Amino acid sequence: MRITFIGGGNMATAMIGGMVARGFAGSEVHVVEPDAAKRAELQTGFGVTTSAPDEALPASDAVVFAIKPQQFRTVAEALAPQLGNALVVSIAAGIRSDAIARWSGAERVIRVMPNTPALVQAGISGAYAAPATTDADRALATRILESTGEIVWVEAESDLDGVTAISGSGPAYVFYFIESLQAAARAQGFDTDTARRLAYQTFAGAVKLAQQSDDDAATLRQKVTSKGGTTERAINALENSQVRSTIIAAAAAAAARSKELGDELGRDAE
Ligand SMILES: NC(=O)C1=CN([C@@H]2O[C@H](COP(=O)(O)OP(=O)(O)OC[C@H]3O[C@@H](n4cnc5c(N)ncnc54)[C@H](O)[C@@H]3O)[C@@H](O)[C@H]2O)C=CC1
Ligand SMILES: O=C(O)[C@@H]1CCC=N1
Repeated sequence: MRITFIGGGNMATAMIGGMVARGFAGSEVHVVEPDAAKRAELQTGFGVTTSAPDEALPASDAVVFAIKPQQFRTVAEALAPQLGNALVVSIAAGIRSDAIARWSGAERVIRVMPNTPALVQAGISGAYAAPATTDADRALATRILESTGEIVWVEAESDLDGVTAISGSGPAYVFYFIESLQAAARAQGFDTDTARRLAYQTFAGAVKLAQQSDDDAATLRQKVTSKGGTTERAINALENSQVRSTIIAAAAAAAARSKELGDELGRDAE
């Protein structure tokens, strides 16, 4: 088995970390990456093999494109003659399977939207399999993605825009909330370390409780909120500032950007 990543940046590193922790041998994973320092880190960190983009691609069962959407076409067209019969997997935001097939010359394409908690096997990926893929292709993609966390298969490719907006970009929203809670703790006079502990454990504890509880998030929130108490004041401040509708609008903006990337970058240049 060989899985070759094209691009060894943030998201590829997170996926490779999950894969190697969950049963892929380092020798089964190859990474093509122009940055020598990143290649060295991937080799020592995960025991994978690496090469620079101007070297020949090793024969691979699957080739995972983990480069920026803006680079996709140039890199895919350059690699097309070397892809052989490999399944092509893309994690690039927005770039649609028909464009991927056209540029890479591969018909069997699976598009995936992972997220960075993959590094600690706590990711969730949305995946779409183009019609030409086989059961074996989907099984291989499932094996890769299951080693990084959960998978949601979507029937309509356009649903990946929504997945991107919620779970692809979502860790950044969560980190933004944690940053804000830490800043609030600092504003209450706590030192950096205490502020961090208060914010992180509150977040971790609340998520664990929500995952293990039969109550939904709204009920759990109500259980914290005593009538006339402190939480009520805070939640009122959030509602008055329309934080809920802002979060919904933020995710809609991300989904629109995902669609726009596909529209902008998916066309073949004249
Ligand atoms: N970072 C994230 O949370 C997520 C990112 N993605 C998608 O993953 C893709 C990569 O994003 P990141 O890892 O965040 O970006 P990144 O910038 O960290 O990684 C891209 C890597 O590609 C390398 N590269 C540049 N030219 C290359 C070439 N010709 N051949 C091989 N590698 C080349 C760069 O040196 C860099 O290490 C994007 O398309 C993004 O939409 C998808 C889900 C989540
Ligand atoms: O921000 C981005 O475009 C990528 C896709 C999802 C997360 N990061």
